[in-house]
Amino acid sequence: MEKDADGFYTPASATADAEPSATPSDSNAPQVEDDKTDLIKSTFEVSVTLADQQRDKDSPLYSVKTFEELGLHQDLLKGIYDMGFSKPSKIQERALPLLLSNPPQNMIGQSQSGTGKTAAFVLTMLSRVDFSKNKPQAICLAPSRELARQIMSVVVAMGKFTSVQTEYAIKDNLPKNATNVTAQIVVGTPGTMTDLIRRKVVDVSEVKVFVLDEADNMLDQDGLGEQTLRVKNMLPRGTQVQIILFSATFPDHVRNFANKFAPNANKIELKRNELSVDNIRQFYMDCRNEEHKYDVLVSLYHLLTIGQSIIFCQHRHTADRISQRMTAEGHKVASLHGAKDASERDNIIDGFREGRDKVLITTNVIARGIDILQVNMVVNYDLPLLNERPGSNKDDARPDIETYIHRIGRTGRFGRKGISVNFVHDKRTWAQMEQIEQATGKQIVRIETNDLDEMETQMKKAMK
Ligand SMILES: Nc1ncnc2c1ncn2[C@@H]1O[C@H](COP(=O)(O)OP(=O)(O)OP(=O)(O)O)[C@@H](O)[C@H]1O
Repeated sequence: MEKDADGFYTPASATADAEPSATPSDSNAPQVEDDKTDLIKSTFEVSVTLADQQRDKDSPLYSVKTFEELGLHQDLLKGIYDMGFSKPSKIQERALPLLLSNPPQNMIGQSQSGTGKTAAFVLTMLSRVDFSKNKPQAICLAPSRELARQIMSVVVAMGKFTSVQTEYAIKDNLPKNATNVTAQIVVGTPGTMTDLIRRKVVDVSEVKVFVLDEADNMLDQDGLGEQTLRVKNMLPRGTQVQIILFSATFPDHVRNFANKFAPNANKIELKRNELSVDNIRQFYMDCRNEEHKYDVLVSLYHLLTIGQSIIFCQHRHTADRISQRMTAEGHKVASLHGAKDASERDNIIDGFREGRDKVLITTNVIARGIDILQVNMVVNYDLPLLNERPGSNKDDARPDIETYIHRIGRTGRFGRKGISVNFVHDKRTWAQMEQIEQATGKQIVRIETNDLDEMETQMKKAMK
């Protein structure tokens, strides 16, 4: 395996091995002019620039190749073009030949947030399953029901011209007495998936593809690692299951486990200073204390609603408290966290996705993967912190760099502009923000809290 000029690892033989499954054709290609910078005039005050996402050679979205060259099945090509994709992004261009080659090989793939990882693994699942067999053949796990539902929407959209059948493995979705899932692709969260496999509702004997989205989170022993391993241990042994791990981040402590979990995998890796995209401008605001954070947030309300925005808090009770207070003061905001019940969570995220709500106050539950193109602002009301160990000194709390990268990645999707704003209010949060700045290698610029006009000007400039 060799590292190429860009620092990516690619086995020399892998691309050559790719076996086309359909005759290439361009008859379905959409009438999109790729070379033009595409300015989508938004109905909001600020226009969202769709800088031709794939033009800049250094951009993670750049690609010279076409989907045809990947030798995908006609029905899948149709699905891709129907979604408005004209060319593969860089991660898709690099990962797809490896993912689709035969015999199937494992993959550990890393690429910045919003660069199209989902399409890469969804296409792999769709091209490997046999639609004439009514049994699960590909399973995909994600850390939240919101993300599982979003992945499923991509499976359904991309598989629109196939006869694929799908099923969820998320809480409260299947009736208690459900038996025997016949869908070929099952997407869910690890707890429910384990339960359904154990109860033989999901028969995994024919599974050939196992995908972990947000894989570093799914494998982290402090998080979902144990449950994810349980699912893997129930998959058929002896036969080859292709294991696919994708994330924007793979911290060192998870990388070793990932290598064991997906042995002999092809790897696409990012360098430390490439972890986040440059189209997200990062700011911070000096607040005097906790109460002042609330006042500053309220003063930002107008800006928050120019497009859509997500406010991240460390705890559920903070999300509840500030959303109740803002609502009582006449502002329209929604709040979402893991303590709400399943149907309420679905309604809230759907309302936000459809633009009925413009401001979503939440916790880390949707820090990862959620793809809502209109989100042009993320506020870290509380900076993300690593889990505090019992008895540890609060002042020593370290920032959670990975969660930070994922949180700000909810904006700036696929080359769009976005801004993130961190609230700092004391020495400790200051120090934490400095650590984030150092770790990501990206500048975080100060914005005045007491000069609203200047603040608005700066922010609008960043969004243009
Ligand atoms: N080839 C393509 N052409 C145009 N748009 C694309 C293409 N591939 C993906 N997209 C769009 O880019 C957006 C981001 O893709 P996706 O959600 O897969 O990102 P991601 O890399 O999984 O991000 P995250 O790390 O945050 O999970 C989506 O809206 C998707 O529809």
